[in-house]
Amino acid sequence: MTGAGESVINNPGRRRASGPGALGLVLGHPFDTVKVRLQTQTTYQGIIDCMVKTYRHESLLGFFKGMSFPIVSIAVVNSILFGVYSNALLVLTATSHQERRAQPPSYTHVFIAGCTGGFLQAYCLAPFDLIKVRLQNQTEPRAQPGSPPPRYQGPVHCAASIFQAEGPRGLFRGAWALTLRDTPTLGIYFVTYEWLCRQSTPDGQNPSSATVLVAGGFAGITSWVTATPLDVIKSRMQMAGLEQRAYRGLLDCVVSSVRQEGLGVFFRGLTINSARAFPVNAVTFLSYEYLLHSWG
Ligand SMILES: CN(C)C(=N)NCCC[C@H](N)C(=O)O
Repeated sequence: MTGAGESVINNPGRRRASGPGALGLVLGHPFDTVKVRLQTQTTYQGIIDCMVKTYRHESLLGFFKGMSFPIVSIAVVNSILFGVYSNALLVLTATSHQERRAQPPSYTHVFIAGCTGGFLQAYCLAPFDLIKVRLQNQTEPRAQPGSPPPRYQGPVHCAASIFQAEGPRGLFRGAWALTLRDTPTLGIYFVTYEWLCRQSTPDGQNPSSATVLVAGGFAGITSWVTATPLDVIKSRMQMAGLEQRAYRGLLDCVVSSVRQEGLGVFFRGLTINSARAFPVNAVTFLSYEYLLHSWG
């Protein structure tokens, strides 16, 4: 890693941080599992209660359910997100990566490019996210002999049984809510990042590693705070059709959730998600800046 003062960008010779996105994801996955359970199940009183019950019932492994697919998909989804963002900025501002520091794009262009990336990555993410949420919500303990097996034996079996039961469209359950969640919030994600970087970097210079990490972390938190209400709805749409009744659509899910649990339902999992979002996105932006400039 580079020293805080040095800029990550001007040290192309530094060893490439291998798979930081995946590392961030592994560390963040237990938080994500607790978030999903708080959002879709009413049996937990809160974060600690969910953690204690999960650990008691399913041991430490319970926190890592549904992780294998996101490990694979996060690299693809992030490269689509950042690739589309970068190229959309190129099209909008007609400046190359190198010129970007000298002629920074307007926040409007950053927002539009971020929304474009958010929209396109959402559809690629949808099937992977559905399978992750379905597996994370399997609260059976490790299969003991004689105990009924969980509904899904793993990510591939989960995908196959959804496909068999509902056809290809079944794999896109909740995709509309996911797209509505990600499109505006990823515009916010990149605007927050760019704004924070520029606040602490002299004009025309590249941000230091420390700046990139802090700006990326707060971009993650800001975007997840604005994404949480639709994140709750998305998770519920993805779980609908199993035990609890299927909703007649996104609006029905919103109305019945508010009716049953009040407006607070929209902020389920916000705290734990924000705690997770800082390190995960700090690392994500650091590797993005690194790749951008080692390719630049
Ligand atoms: C608010 N949203 C949906 C986002 N910021 N998405 C992009 C970053 C997602 C990152 N891999 C993470 O898991 O936080």
